[in-house]
Amino acid sequence: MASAGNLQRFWEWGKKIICVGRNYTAHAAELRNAVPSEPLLFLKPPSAYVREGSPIQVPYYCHNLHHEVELGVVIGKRGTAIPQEVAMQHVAGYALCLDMTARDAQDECKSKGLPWTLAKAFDTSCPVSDFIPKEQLCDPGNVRIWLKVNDQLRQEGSTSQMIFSIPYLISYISEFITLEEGDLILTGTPKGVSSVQENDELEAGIEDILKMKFRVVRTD
Ligand SMILES: CC(=O)CC(=O)C(=O)O
Ligand SMILES: [Mg+2]
Repeated sequence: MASAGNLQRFWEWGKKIICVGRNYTAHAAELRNAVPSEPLLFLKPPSAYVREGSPIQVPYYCHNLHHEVELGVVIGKRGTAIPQEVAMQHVAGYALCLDMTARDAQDECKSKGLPWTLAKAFDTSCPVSDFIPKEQLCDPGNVRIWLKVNDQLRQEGSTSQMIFSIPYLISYISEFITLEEGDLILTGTPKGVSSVQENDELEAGIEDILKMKFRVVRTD
């Protein structure tokens, strides 16, 4: 049961998943996207969560599913228009997350000027690790995150490469969307995104603090 102060299983709280796009210059460049002058935001529903032991499902309309490894920030205290100076007081902890993206659907939405919902918010589009209490990640602004597909390293980057820092993101987002206990912010992906196929095994980690594994399945 979700209860205040116990965010160990934050994914069961049914709260918002707020994602930041193009927050690493090298990733914006690899997809030939402009570097944003302010954070680019989109949402996933809580039904996007999937935990280790269950697979990532490729949506039937997708033929180019990409992995994006990201540091997730778990909110522990409600706030609106949070000043940057106190933003970290609203953080309960962290999680390693994948922002699974139907890149073909996203390209089509982009070309038609449509929202990215079907590209980003489908069931199992947010694989998530165990909760990492704040005290275990001393410097979230400088940790190495990585992802392997079938044991081959595809993504590796440091959160120090983010364009917009975690305090800036919390402050910026909370100007428009009240942040609540159990909300999760996905802070963007470093370079190296690539396609995954049915039966691939994805392994991702934060330094040697935590690792998680997921298998990809097609259901159509
Ligand atoms: C181009 C994207 O899909 C943006 C995104 O999600 C990111 O992490 O960057
Ligand atoms: Mg992303």
